[in-house]
Amino acid sequence: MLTMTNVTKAFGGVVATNDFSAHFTRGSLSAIIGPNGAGKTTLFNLISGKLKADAGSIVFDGKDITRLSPKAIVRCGIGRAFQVSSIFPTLTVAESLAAAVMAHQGQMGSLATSFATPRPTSSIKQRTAELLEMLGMESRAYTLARHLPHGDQKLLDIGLALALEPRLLLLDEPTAGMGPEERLLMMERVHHLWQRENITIIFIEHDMDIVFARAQTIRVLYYGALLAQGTPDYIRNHQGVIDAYLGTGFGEAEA
Ligand SMILES: Nc1ncnc2c1ncn2[C@@H]1O[C@H](COP(=O)(O)OP(=O)(O)OP(=O)(O)O)[C@@H](O)[C@H]1O
Repeated sequence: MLTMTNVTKAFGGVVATNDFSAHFTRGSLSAIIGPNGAGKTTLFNLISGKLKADAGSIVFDGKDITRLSPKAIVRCGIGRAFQVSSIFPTLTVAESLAAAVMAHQGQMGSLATSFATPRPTSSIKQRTAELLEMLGMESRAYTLARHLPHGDQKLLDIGLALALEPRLLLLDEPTAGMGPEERLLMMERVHHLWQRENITIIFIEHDMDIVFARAQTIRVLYYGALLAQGTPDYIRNHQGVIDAYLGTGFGEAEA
């Protein structure tokens, strides 16, 4: 599905992505972890086209997307929900989703321009209803996005990404800013979406309980390089990962 080969990106003297290679298989749910500044967000910026790699290649479903624009990459089927919510505060949940669906169906690539469309067609209404159901947000349909609790704002943000019908969804810290219970609930929803929609998800997460409970594969970044990749059990017991990131006692606490 997504193959990154020897991808490197530097900012001045800082090598944020260092000769990174990985293959993300179709239908997988995998996590990217690592200390602050390890290059996790940079990796997402490279995949989504916000940043261009200095070297290496990124191939998605057989197509080289290394040099494509963010809009072209969305059209290829890669969606992204952000660490900081990008919702429209003055729109309701249903209006926000409808705007995203309109942008997608019109292939305009920009949510802002979709407001020029006066009335949603029945296919847009139907897709909006599907998304509301998918997110479990039917009861929030007429709530202004700015009045949503933080967790639901993050969920709506994921909904906006899903409106673009991605085959690969990138989630940058889906549980950021949430309390422990809300985090678990959020990841349950993400897990449910993943199972139900049969999409491929890569998520960045700092909460190790969530990562080890939900990810099938974990990739550990350290100073921009891939330190280790494998199943939760493999990563939990990887001495290099314990030394660099997890710390001693993590495995015992989890066991
Ligand atoms: N646009 C930029 N200009 C200059 N340096 C940058 C830029 N973006 C990232 N960096 C640097 O690249 C390195 C990796 O940053 P990145 O944000 O990818 O790390 P991260 O693992 O996502 O961190 P965090 O966990 O804190 O979100 C850091 O040293 C950061 O300061």
